[in-house]
Amino acid sequence: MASSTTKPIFTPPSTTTSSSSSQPPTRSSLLSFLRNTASTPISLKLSHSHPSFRSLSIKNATKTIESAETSPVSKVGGKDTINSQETKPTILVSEKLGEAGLELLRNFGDVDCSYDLSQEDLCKKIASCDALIVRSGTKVTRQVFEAAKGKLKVVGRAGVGIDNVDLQAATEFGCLVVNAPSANTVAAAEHGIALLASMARNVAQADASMKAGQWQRNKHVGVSLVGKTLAVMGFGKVGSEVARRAKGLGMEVITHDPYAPADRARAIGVEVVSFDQAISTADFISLHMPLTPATKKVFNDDSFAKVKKGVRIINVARGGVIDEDALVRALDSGKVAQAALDVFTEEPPPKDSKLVQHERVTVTPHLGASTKEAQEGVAIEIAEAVVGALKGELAATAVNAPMVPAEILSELAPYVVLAERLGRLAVQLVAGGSGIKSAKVVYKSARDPDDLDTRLLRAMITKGIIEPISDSFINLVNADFTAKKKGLRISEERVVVDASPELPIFSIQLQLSTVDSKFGSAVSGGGDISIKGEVKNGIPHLTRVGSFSVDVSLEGNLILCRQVDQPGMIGQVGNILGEQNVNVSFMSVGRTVRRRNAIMAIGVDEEPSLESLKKIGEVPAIEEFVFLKL
Ligand SMILES: NC(=O)c1ccc[n+]([C@@H]2O[C@H](COP(=O)([O-])OP(=O)(O)OC[C@H]3O[C@@H](n4cnc5c(N)ncnc54)[C@H](O)[C@@H]3O)[C@@H](O)[C@H]2O)c1
Ligand SMILES: O=C(O)[C@H](O)COP(=O)(O)O
Repeated sequence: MASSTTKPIFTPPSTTTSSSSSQPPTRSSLLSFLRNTASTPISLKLSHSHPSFRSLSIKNATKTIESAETSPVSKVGGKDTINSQETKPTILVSEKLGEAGLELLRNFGDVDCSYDLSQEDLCKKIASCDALIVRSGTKVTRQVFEAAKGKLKVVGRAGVGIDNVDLQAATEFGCLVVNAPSANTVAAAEHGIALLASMARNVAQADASMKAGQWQRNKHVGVSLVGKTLAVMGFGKVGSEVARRAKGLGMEVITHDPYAPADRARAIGVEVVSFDQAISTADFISLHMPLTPATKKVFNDDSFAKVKKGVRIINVARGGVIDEDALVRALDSGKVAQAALDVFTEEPPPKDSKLVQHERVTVTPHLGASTKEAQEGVAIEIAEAVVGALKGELAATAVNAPMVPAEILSELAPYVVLAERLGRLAVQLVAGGSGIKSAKVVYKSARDPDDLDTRLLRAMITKGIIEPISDSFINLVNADFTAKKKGLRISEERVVVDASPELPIFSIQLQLSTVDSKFGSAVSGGGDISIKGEVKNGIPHLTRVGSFSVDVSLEGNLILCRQVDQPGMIGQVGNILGEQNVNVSFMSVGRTVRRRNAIMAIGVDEEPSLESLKKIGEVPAIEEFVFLKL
């Protein structure tokens, strides 16, 4: 492949003055990323006539000019922006939330506490809401996301379990889901222990019989806990706290959790065993796994057949992990001696539920998280997460988006901008009618590839490629989903280079394969449209177009020209633009061979008129050019 040289030629004073666009991208420039929401999917096929696809090109002898339309390419910071100085976001709270959390929310937005809404009323209200906060009682279904019509940006689950939120639909609609995963852990664990002990000693049954005027000391003889084996099913936050407390009560504790590290369990004297081993050796089984397709009805006739006769079961996880009819059968047969249940498949369960009415079953109405302390904690945790998300920050408790720690985020900030701009540029270089099927991103970095989290960058490249040519809004939540849906395959390669390890990334190269380009010089030796960028002093720069090295900061708009390398070119083009009062912000020329082909990259603050672009195209030495909007 021919090598090229770079000669930065003209840097007008405007680049050195501190206009907002020439500042290094900051964390705030990333904030809008999560604000955008998805909309109608359209094909990725490029069309000359798409209104968002603004570019002009003159190619070789034909020098046809495609008309520039007026709609803005970038949707970031558009009408969906939430800025407390403009409009306050509306936050719907559909279930009771602790006062401290409500206070935090009220300081940020308009809070509508409407409890016990029917699904229909929720769907009506949601269209005007930016955020929705729920507990386990509200079903956030696909219809809710559809009814939101793209307005809903975040769903906050004030608690752990997100089985009442349709995550797939949330992701498709670009709606972030956050939860409050830790504030109610102890409350749930304490409730599990309360149920374990009260079940073993028939506290609820004895209480009910005394209130009915009876004194039945022989009927309510219980069983002891000390020395008994407790199987903790799911060794996560709640499960491990239950295990700790049960050890304190003198119980032998075993656990089954396919994903929990065994050394964490071993550290507190808990053995990790298989599912069958756990349920067949335990005297008590306490459930602490999430409800997922894999755990749904995992306690069924088959598993009850394997349990030790007389086992006692506690469930403060989710009702759906037990086949409730099978549990009734196991209780009736005596295989299961007792059950203590805080959660049910249907909540509230039907009044005539055999399970609830069973005399050897102790029930509570989903009270696991219901302590004053936990509710205040959860309310604050979710309010902070929702406000953060509405401000556009990446949430630490995001359920359907990658969590990017704040320090990584601020380090990646300028690269995030570079990634999106490369995407935007590359797609504008594609000839109308071509369909983009695959993009390859090559990150060069001095760091170990494992230390480079590129999810955010990939999402921004996707955003840059898709948004200019479709009506889709892309954010971190739906970027991968949208790319897949549009048939765009994005592959990534990390190349270790000898550069400063201080910088997370040395360069980002974007290649679009199997497409024609309206600017032939952007096609590399390998036949792909290929552009490359670097961050210099915090500013994203375009450093390569096809086989040509250039160096132009990626701000404002860009004109790329291929011309015969000869004196006077810069002056000619500069004059044409100057006559139209178009300010040139940066210029760079790259060439492969002296006095042959050269590429001129010209950054312009204003959008040149069609007339001036036409004049540029008429300069005899210019063989092709393209006007690109960032
Ligand atoms: N009753 C309540 O009010 C209440 C309160 C808090 C939490 N919960 C429920 O308790 C459960 C646990 O909450 P958490 O905060 O500990 O969650 P967590 O995510 O910290 O822990 C869940 C654990 O379950 C494990 N797991 C997943 N699939 C499993 C399987 N097939 N078998 C065994 N283990 C499996 C996971 O690896 C994880 O370690 C959730 O269902 C949550 O909704 C209920
Ligand atoms: O998953 C949870 O956090 C608990 O089930 C608590 O649910 P709740 O907020 O409806 O009490």
